[in-house]
Amino acid sequence: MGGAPRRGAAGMSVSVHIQQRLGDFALDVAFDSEGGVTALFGPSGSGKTSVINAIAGLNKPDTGRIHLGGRVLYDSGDGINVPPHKRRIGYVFQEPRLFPHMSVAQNIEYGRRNQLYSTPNDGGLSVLGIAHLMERYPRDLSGGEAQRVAIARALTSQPEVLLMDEPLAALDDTRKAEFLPYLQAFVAKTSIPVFYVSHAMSEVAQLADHLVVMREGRVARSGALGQILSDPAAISDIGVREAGAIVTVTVTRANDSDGLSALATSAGRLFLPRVQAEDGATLRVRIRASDVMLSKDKPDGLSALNILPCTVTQLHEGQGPGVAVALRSGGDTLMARITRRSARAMGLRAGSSCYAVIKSVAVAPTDLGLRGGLGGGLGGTP
Ligand SMILES: Nc1ncnc2c1ncn2[C@@H]1O[C@H](COP(=O)(O)OP(=O)(O)OP(=O)(O)O)[C@@H](O)[C@H]1O
Repeated sequence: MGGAPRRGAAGMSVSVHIQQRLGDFALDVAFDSEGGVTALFGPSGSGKTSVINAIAGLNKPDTGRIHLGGRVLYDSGDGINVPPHKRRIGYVFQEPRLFPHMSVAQNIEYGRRNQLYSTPNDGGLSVLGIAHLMERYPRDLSGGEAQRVAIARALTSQPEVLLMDEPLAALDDTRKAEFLPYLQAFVAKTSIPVFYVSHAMSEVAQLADHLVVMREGRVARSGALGQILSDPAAISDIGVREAGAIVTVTVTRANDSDGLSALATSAGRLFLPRVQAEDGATLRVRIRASDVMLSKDKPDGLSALNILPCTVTQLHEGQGPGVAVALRSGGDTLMARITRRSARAMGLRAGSSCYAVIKSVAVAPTDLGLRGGLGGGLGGTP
């Protein structure tokens, strides 16, 4: 995915190849990831939690292996099954699960008490913004604050991998919006590989480096997030409404006039509803395929502000009347979903030149992800 900075965790490879029967459900999963944030994405019941429970050692697969960096956590062939407390894993659940009778400081201290190891790295703790919450009790925390404390507590055991199972699922939209910038800053900073379970593509697109798409206990797709999201053939696994590429942008003027921000892409300028980021910050922007129109000629007199020159790389026809058009735009990839009829009328084929037209207000704050640097985040009103 374009120029997104690599983090320290990249290179801590993770390999999960497991089979397990759970009642009527058959889990048969194989994927490898280079570390960073690996998202497990899929509908309810597709097996995401079962996979991270196997990594945590809470589920014992029937067969297979789980490797984390150079460590073998489980290998049925060699009879290796490291017990959960020796796996050095931090787990953040949907609910913060803090002890109600302990202050924030005591909750965190509880995590630290079991600490067997020490590393000089704070693991990303400093960006969680919890210093002023230490004396409070869980009942006096918002849902988002409690989740920030839950992450801090998971970090104090110096985990080698952090498992997050839908940490936003129990938050309402306001709390989600409040918590997400912290989560983004955390994953941008931490050097610990993170497994992030979610059925919400907007979260995954903001946070993940590697995407594992789960379906009915199996891996439908696994690969770099940007590559999968911009692959028209992946639409059937991602969902038509969610499909769309991620573009890496640099903020040129965060506070441009009339509530917009000016952003530079490799192919030209984008204007989006104001982003809460510094000038010069690097962000990732998800542009849904259904929000991109195509024109053979450069449009003139159009209300849309964002017009990027593109070359068609691939057309992918689905079952219905739509066609997904993969586009190269400078160094970035875009995707447009238009009707077959339009594609035919425009004579589009691989190699065709055209213009992508993106409506500014179509890109919501939840389509923006923080990349590199701290102190930025989401914002703006669509
Ligand atoms: N111990 C078990 N015994 C029987 N069935 C199980 C067991 N654990 C999980 N399952 C079944 O395995 C399937 C996958 O569950 P899992 O929780 O891994 O899915 P998920 O993708 O995380 O879903 P959700 O988002 O709803 O949590 C479900 O049908 C579930 O009922």
